[in-house]
Amino acid sequence: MCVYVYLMKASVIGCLQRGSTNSLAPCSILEVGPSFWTCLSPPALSSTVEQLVTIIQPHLTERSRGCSVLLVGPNGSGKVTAIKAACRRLHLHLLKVDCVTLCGDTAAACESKMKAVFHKAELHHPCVLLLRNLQLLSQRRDGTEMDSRVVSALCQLIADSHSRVHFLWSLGLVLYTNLFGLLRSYPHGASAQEEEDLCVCGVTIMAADFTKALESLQEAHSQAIGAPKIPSVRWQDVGGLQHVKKEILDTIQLPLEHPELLSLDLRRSGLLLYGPPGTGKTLLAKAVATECSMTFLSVKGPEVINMYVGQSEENIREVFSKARAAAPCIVFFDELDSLAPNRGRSGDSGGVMDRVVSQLLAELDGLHSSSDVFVIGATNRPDLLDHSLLRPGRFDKLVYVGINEDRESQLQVLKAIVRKFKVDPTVNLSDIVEQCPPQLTGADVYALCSDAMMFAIKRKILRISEGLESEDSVLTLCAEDFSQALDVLQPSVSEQELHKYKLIQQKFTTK
Ligand SMILES: Nc1ncnc2c1ncn2[C@@H]1O[C@H](COP(=O)(O)OP(=O)(O)OP(=O)(O)O)[C@@H](O)[C@H]1O
Repeated sequence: MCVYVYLMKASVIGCLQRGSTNSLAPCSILEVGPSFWTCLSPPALSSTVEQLVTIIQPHLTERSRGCSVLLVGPNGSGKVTAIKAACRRLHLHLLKVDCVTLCGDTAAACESKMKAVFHKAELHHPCVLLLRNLQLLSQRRDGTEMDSRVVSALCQLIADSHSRVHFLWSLGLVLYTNLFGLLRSYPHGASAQEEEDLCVCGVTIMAADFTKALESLQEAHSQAIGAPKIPSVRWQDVGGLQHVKKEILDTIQLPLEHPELLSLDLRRSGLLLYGPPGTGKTLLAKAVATECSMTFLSVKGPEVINMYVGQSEENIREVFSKARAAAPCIVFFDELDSLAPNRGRSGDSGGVMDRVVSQLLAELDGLHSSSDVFVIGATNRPDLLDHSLLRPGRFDKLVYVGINEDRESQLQVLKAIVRKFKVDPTVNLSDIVEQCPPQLTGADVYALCSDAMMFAIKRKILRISEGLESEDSVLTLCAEDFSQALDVLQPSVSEQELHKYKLIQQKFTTK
């Protein structure tokens, strides 16, 4: 903005004209956009704005050489909104520059772009130069290390700046903007004008809408950081396995409901489920987490192993610290044998696995002091595990999760699984079970149902093409679909394999 000032001397007839000079910018009353965000004190950001004003204001004198502020906060938390409000309050010009536009192919190119920006800022003084995403300037193009030449050029430019330019970096550690404060401040704290702005599109925003939005925000956040959540598997989804359910509940639910057991040292923090694949070990662990309202952190053994020295141990530490942060939490280690094989036997160079086992043991031992983290391990081969894992206080409770060998338990599993499907009421589930092979895992029963579903879909497509059914009719599984699925059903665990698992079970129950 240019303001021309004319001085008139009464004694001299004439007019003196001075060169144009910059000055403070009057706060515009014709702001574009809803006033909710452009007011002088945006909700939940007012303390940040206040801090910025307090820092900058003393430097608005002729002799001051300006100041610099580092502003840090997550994306979208209102850093720029706060800066704009502070500038409006202090009547300062604002020059916004995203540092991505300053990066060049070489350090020299970057330096000259920075100089141009600083020069422009000086031309507009008194002014705030906002450098967004400052971290980009200090990185090399390949993102590997600090580009020291660019960093020192930047420091020099700040030091050399003789004008009243105030630098605001949108990264740093001085001020924090608070997104959750913003959400908390609304809807109860919104003024009539603010509400009007939000309702400008004619929709009334209710408190429930905010709760829902907050839930999805938290969900997205926990997904982004990989935080554990409470699963949605209920006991009814697990067919049979009554004795296993009871064992798990005794180990996990009892201490949760009776914390006094902890002081008696009667608490187990680890439980090992073992048995053939597909028998419902993961499902059980999820169901117990849901029923006890605990978060569930599933870790597959091989995922934790990393080729870099020390990284696998670090991964284990991270798993447990995530679990502690999300307590009460169940950590589920699937394929535990690949994570904790017998030490000294694994034959890995450098003893990575030995260190991983030691780290796991240290974390398990540490669980006694933290109350609400339980560990459930699952493996098909408990005989391959490092023996120290099975000592008291660690995975000291071993529970065999076997396959369904009697018709009654197969029926229970089938009933639990068909809850998710729409089955014709004429279908007799007991008849289906009678036609099944004698030994079936839960996963086999699930495969039977999904095959039946596939046959039902094919049948429906045929009927639609013949004009006998419409597309929006409900897909229902009928007896014919199940009998077709039974024809292709193959048990996943053979007789010999089952025999081997039983030998392992005997070995561990007689210990
Ligand atoms: N008892 C059961 N009741 C209902 N469904 C079951 C049961 N057991 C297994 N299933 C079905 O089989 C699927 C696979 O089971 P799950 O992954 O829990 O087996 P697992 O024992 O953990 O296998 P693995 O040892 O291979 O990890 C489940 O998602 C579920 O659909």
